Amino acid sequence: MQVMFTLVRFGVISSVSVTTPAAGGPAGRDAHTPIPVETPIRIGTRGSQLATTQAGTVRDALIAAGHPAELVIIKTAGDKSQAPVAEIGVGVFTTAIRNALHAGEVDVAVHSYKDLPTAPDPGLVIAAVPPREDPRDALVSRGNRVLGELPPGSTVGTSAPRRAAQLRASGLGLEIRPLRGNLDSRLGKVADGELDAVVVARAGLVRIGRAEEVSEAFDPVVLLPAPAQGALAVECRDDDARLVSILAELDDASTRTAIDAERSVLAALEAGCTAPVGAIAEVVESIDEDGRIFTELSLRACVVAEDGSDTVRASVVGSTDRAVELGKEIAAELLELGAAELIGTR
Ligand SMILES: NCc1[nH]cc(CCC(=O)O)c1CC(=O)O
Repeated sequence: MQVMFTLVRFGVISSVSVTTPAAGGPAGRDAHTPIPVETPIRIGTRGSQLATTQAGTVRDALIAAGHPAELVIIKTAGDKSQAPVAEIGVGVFTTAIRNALHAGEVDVAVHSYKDLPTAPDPGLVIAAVPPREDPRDALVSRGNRVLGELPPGSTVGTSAPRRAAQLRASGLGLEIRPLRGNLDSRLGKVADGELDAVVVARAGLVRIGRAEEVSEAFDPVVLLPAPAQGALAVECRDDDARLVSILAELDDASTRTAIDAERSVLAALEAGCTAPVGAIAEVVESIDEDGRIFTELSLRACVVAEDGSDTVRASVVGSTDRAVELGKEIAAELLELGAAELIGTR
């Protein structure tokens, strides 16, 4: 028997068809067999407000699709230490959650995609990349000033070498200060006067409901975001076929294509999430000679010397099914322009 119903997810209405076994068939139940209560899908997440909000959107989407789900909070190395991420190492926010997934302590992991190392984790699969939030970096400043209004010597907090390098390259004479901790404590440093401004991912502020505190959202020409910024990776064990197909419902093809291209740049440069590498890809509409509209992938990337003294940039537009290849092409172009030397610059 075919049953059609409609499910609302992330504002998109999609039809799903479910085949139920015919009554009395092999999987049929008589009146005495209790209907089994589905055990909740356990979603592993960090405990920060941002992380639980992000994982909460996945939990809510699963529940809306008829699958009970709950959050399981996991402490990561990144939560236990306030040291710069560049010192604690790659995967500080994700390794403990992935280990819980491998160990069967949780069924799903939700990560900020940009925190994931580029190397795949054997046995795990990114089963869904939900629609991306705003990928841009944002300035939150005292007095609600935009970057160009900050006088030379203004203190700007960020510990991402990519942001620090691009801010130094702006030539505004800003004092870049290290910044770690959760979003709330970062914003608190502006409110209490310790810093004149901070730069954070706008996506994080949107997700925790504080987008109105943004003084300026940077055009990627000014500040190119981190590869995969604003996107989530929803991961499960690759042998869990049932979950792989349930989670696939949450996948957004355009976001996945863009992230594949951006992370391919990072992988080909053999750089990690703390490298001064920016990349942004967008699925854009183009028109062919016959006036037909088709979609293409636009990709821009840069590598900046940490002291801001030099920047190399490259961009390309190509077929959406060549996302990974386009990323490799851009990386090769950046390397030709001297990217390896800039990544090595300290
Ligand atoms: N490295 C920490 C981190 N990982 C993901 C986000 C924000 C959300 C996102 O980029 O998707 C942040 C904070 C920040 O960069 O300001």
